[in-house]
Amino acid sequence: MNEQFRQALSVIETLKRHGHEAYFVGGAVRDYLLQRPIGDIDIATSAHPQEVMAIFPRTVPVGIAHGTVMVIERGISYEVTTFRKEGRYEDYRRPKDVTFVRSLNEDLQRRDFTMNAIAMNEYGEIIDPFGGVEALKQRIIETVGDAAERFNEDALRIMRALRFVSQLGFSLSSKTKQAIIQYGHLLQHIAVERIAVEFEKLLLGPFVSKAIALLVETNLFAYLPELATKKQELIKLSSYSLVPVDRIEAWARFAFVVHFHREQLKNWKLSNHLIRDILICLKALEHIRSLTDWTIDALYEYGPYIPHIERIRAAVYDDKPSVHSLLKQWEMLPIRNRKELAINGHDLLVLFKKKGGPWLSEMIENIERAVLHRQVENEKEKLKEWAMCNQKRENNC
Ligand SMILES: Nc1ccn([C@@H]2O[C@H](COP(=O)(O)OP(=O)(O)OP(=O)(O)O)[C@@H](O)[C@H]2O)c(=O)n1
Ligand SMILES: [Mg+2]
Repeated sequence: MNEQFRQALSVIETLKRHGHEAYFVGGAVRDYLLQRPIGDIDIATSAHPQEVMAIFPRTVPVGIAHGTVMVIERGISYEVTTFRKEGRYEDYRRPKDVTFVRSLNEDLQRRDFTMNAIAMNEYGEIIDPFGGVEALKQRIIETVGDAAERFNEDALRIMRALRFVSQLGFSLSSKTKQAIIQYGHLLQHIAVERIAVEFEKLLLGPFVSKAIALLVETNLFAYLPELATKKQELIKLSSYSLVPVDRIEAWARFAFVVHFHREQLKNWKLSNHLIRDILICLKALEHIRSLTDWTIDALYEYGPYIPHIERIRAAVYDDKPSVHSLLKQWEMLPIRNRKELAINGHDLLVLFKKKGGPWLSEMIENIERAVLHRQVENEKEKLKEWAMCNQKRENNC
């Protein structure tokens, strides 16, 4: 057992002391067995939510209806979920109500994939009734029991299967793949926001090319927002080998290859902030195709985005990225942004004894360009002099 689990042991031990069963479950156990870094630790217990809340001093009822209580111990939060089987499913989304059960087995049985249906007790012993460990060994993603049932319970699991392909490089079992082909259309009932969360993880996985190829092979793309007509573009995307380093790069590369603009990104319900970042990269990629297109103006305009843009450019045009040298060139520019100008709007208002207006922003822009292209030094007195000359439109000053 590793340190993270050891820290979480007190939660399990406390539950047991109160006469309940409790186990580590879900992604943390899977990733631990794969020797990957583990994320949040989930705990499954026979205790009902009210009982969990009565036992621990610090809890947050994050999803009582689904049996989930967050327990905070020594500053770390754990999701503690009561053993349950899912209740009635409506519209292929997660159930509105759940039935609590008292056995671990029944709880594991309602989970999506065998590799996610493994439990671990406080001694580090593995409870694996559905062959999850073997699936991990074989690197296979396989639903627990009937695939059709699992996907009808929550169609988001279809997207989860593909994001696990991207994160782990595993293959789909043929049974699971067939069910994905057959039930892919159920994705239409799932909230775009939930799909986007999984899709982003897919875009960021080391095996993203494999996952995108599967998205095409299983025809799933046809049920994703704005992608129904983008088969060829997705095939192209699956041919690039580069793995994006962050979400901006992941989405920007995707958007560039499938020709998404603001409207399509909005329909994926991405945050305005993320959309802004993506659009900056897309704007740059429209005209920066080779290394020589990185002019001084381009370096200045896109500065903080240089790594994203350059890596995408290199991937798309089959070139070597020059991130390091471009960043160096950017750092060597006389200024990196307008705030670094040695003169500001107020200085100019005083200098020209005029009221503000369009002339002012035009003047600042001219000064900015002149400094950037080293026509004048970024020094207050010199800039004042230059501004006076510029205003008189004398070319020889
Ligand atoms: N639609 C879903 C979502 C989750 N689960 C179950 O709930 C666990 C925890 O879910 P979640 O944290 O969303 O996914 P993880 O598998 O833990 O993946 P990650 O490491 O990315 O959190 C999963 O392992 C799986 O057993 C499920 O059966 N069906
Ligand atoms: Mg998890």
